[in-house]
Amino acid sequence: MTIGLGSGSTVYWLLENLGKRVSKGLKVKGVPSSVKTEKLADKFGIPLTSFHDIQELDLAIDGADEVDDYLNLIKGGGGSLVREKIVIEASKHVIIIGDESKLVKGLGNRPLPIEVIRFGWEVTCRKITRVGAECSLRLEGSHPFISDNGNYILDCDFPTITHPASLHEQLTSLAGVVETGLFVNSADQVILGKENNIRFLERSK
Ligand SMILES: O=C[C@H](O)[C@H](O)[C@H](O)COP(=O)(O)O
Repeated sequence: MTIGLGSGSTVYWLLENLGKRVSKGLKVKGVPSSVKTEKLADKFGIPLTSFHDIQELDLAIDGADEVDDYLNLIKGGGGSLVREKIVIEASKHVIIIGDESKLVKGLGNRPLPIEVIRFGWEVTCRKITRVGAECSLRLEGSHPFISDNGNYILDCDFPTITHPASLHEQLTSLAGVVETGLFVNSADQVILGKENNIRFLERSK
């Protein structure tokens, strides 16, 4: 089986446990969605492959920053949204994992991450502001955060996002925008850990 390996602190636990099962004989190959995940997969002994060798993945498992009732997602809190979206779009089945704090009534409680190319990011930022957000350049210490793809991330505070698909389209039509953290029609299942049990959400077909 081939598995798309997401990114983030929730996925850390997936990788650790997948590594344990691999050491007991589970046969899987993973495609990592970030440099951090690649390093963790190596550490936990998960065999890796790449899109050079395979066309699609059987399954992707990833985290999310926000999930709404329709299984729309905001992702990219860790800055890995572009590779995550590529991995998810190449997967036959997508499972999102998190704790119940990720479930929201409407997307947009937290800023939407948008990856932009560095050149002219100020112009791109002003254009996104005109779409209706307050944007700030993500920093790491006193320097701009640089994604695995060498780009900047703008954290864009929108009022509640009621039409994620059209907002995503509007934003990706702007020059300089590489990808947004809005994932619409991506998740097939969402598994949220609660204190003593789990909540399971499934996309209606
Ligand atoms: O860029 C990061 C990813 O989209 C993560 O999957 C997301 O931010 C959730 O991360 P965490 O599991 O750490 O809350």
